[in-house]
Amino acid sequence: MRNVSIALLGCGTVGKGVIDLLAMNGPLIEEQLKTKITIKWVLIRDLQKYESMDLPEPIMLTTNFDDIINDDDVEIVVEVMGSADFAKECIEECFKRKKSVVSANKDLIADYGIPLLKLSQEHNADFQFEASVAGGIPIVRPMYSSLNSNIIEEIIGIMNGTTNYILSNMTEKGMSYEDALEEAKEKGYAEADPTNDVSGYDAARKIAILATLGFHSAVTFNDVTVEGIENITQEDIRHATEMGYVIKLLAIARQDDDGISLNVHPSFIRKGHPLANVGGAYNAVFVRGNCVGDVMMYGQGAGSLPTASAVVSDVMNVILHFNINITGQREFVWHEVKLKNQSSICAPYYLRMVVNNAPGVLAGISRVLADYNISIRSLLQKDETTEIAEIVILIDSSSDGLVKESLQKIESLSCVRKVANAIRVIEV
Ligand SMILES: NC(=O)C1=CN([C@@H]2O[C@H](COP(=O)(O)OP(=O)(O)OC[C@H]3O[C@@H](n4cnc5c(N)ncnc54)[C@H](OP(=O)(O)O)[C@@H]3O)[C@@H](O)[C@H]2O)C=CC1
Ligand SMILES: N[C@@H](CC=O)C(=O)O
Repeated sequence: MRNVSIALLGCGTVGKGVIDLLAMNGPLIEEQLKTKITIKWVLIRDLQKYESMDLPEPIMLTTNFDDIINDDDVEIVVEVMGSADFAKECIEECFKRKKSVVSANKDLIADYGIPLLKLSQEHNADFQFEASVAGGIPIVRPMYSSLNSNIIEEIIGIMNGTTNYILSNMTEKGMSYEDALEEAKEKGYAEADPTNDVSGYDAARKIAILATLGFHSAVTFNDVTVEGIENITQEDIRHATEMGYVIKLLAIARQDDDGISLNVHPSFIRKGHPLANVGGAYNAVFVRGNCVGDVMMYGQGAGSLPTASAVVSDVMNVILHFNINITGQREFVWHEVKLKNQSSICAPYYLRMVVNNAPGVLAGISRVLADYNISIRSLLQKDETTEIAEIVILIDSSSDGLVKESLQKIESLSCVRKVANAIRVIEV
């Protein structure tokens, strides 16, 4: 039987998952590929930290990337370190030496995916990155192959397991934000720096990757307007529940004749909508194509084995391409990116305001909204016994620009202490 030697760069949550998966499913994989996959090297930073780890034969640990790049036996390098600069250098070096690469590194791919794809093609190497979006869910390959007969109009989804885990636990168990984040870290869902998760940057990178492939446009992370979940409080969650909604961090990419819009933000979605029922670290991605209509994919978006499932399937895909002697690569064509003006994007909004508990406050706020032609859909007024009260308003669909201007005006009213939150309602 043919043997293909691979090397892992990194041995954390995902790297360890790859080792475990190959140990568990090796026989099935060998049967399908008529090829044995052997992990020859694992690149780590600190030998002491990993020397007590029980690694299957014949894995060798190294702290020196040269051991891997100079080993002609190694045909595929699996990059599961994270971060951008060092990982990019390693991947470029692999392509130059005609080694194919599988990576789960969305930080890198969202910024340098296209130049790296081009470099891999120049050197006749393969580059696969299924795990970079939504962990174990097959979405990257479907986006550029199974759905490529369509004009993709919309991609919308829950693409970050950590924030979904936090919001689900805050909603269902009344857990605090901090405790839920701690649990997400322990379970291996969160990034090394969880700021990337909670601030929405991780989801922004994923939507940039999917939009690039789906819209054939070279968008990057910087084209995404991002807001995280740091400002979501138990009050917002309670109000959402009372009004028949749940709060989810959504990544949304849309394209029409006016251009492309890319947003990540906490969103109100109606209970009963399929996305509202995506709990824990699960992810779900909706894609709307002009011919296929709506397609939804659901599964584990983070974690050791689910992510390793996507990584190893990429390795198998590379090997299948070896065996029929093609790289599986094609010349992608990218359209010029035309971004929509963010302030023209329209949606209904949930607004929570802390105000003085005095007569006339609501009338004042309503007058400002009316001045901007914004109509109130529903209203909750919490009559506190103290001197402070809370007003919760759902407004009808209005443009981002108008909502921002009206909120500034409302905040300047002497009876309004602060606009505590403004969250888009997504009606999909
Ligand atoms: N965790 C998940 O659920 C998912 C993760 N991903 C992506 O997969 C990648 C890996 O994630 P994950 O396994 O969770 O991360 P971890 O932080 O758990 O593991 C990263 C590993 O890479 C090692 N590493 C980092 N820098 C270097 C370096 N310069 N040289 C050698 N080794 C290095 C770390 O070593 P050390 O132990 O010394 O820190 C650690 O072993 C990231 O790009 C992440 O975004 C994608 C989908 C899901
Ligand atoms: N930190 C990420 C891991 C997978 O991409 C997440 O929480 O989704």
